[in-house]
Amino acid sequence: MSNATLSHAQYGKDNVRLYKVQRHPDKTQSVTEMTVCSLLEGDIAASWTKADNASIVATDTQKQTAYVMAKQHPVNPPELFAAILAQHYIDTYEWMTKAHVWVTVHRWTRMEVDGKPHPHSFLRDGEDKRVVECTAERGKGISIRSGITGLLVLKSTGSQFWGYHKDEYTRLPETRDRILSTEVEAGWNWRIFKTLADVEKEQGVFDQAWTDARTITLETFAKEDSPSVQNTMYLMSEQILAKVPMVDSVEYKLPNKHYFEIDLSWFKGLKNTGEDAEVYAPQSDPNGLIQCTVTRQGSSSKL
Ligand SMILES: O=c1[nH]c(=O)c2[nH]c(=O)[nH]c2[nH]1
Repeated sequence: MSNATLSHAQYGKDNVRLYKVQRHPDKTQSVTEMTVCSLLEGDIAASWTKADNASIVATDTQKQTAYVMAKQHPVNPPELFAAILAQHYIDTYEWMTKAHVWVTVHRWTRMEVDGKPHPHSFLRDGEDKRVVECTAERGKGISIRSGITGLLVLKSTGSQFWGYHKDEYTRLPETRDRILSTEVEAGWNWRIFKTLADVEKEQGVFDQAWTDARTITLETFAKEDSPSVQNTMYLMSEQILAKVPMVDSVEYKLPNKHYFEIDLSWFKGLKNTGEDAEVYAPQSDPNGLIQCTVTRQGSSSKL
């Protein structure tokens, strides 16, 4: 006998891609494309430790369930769909204690053709994704984290970085004018929902919060004369907390995608540094990585 114990186990189906069309009475159509992951936890250890699969809801069954739930229920807002799917698992399988459902929504924005919204044609107008992470836990409720990933932004001025700690390892010169570029990963945690009915009742808040968070992120990035990525992300988080009362905490994870000046003075004395800098070298790596969580006082939203 070994003295090993299975201290954590969860399993499910990842990267389930699905698409749903809505055909409206006026002959227009709307579409949603998403990628879904479901992961289950509960009294399932025997599958790992005793080769007994009796408690295992096959990952293929989880894929089929995602399709059936998408057929039978709304897929929008994605927070509601994630909650419906997660709650389904703990309602249907009494030995499952927790269901995690992650949804990634891919942009299909309606085309404008001849100056009018087209009834059934769409374009991918950005690689940023709307994401949802939902956990339904038996006896506890439903936790939801909404977010944005992959929103790539750059400003060519209006960013500074100076006043930082300096010692013998420091080489970075201070700057009052630099390029700032990042790929935004933002998340906001909703206060715990007691039941699925609670999520259904509040479903109107999710699309508005996503629109507000995206707008706040873009407008703050553009408008602020940024003293640091740190300060900029804090201002974004504060505004989201102020705008969305049901959100308890906001998280940002921002890579600092550097653009280096290139000294071209070796070529006929070309001036390409400081105020004369025009041609830069974008860096793939390494990158800064700046993260924060900003919490409303006295709240907790994670299961
Ligand atoms: O906004 C910034 N924050 C930092 O912590 C940092 N460090 C660095 O080298 N450049 C920057 N920029």
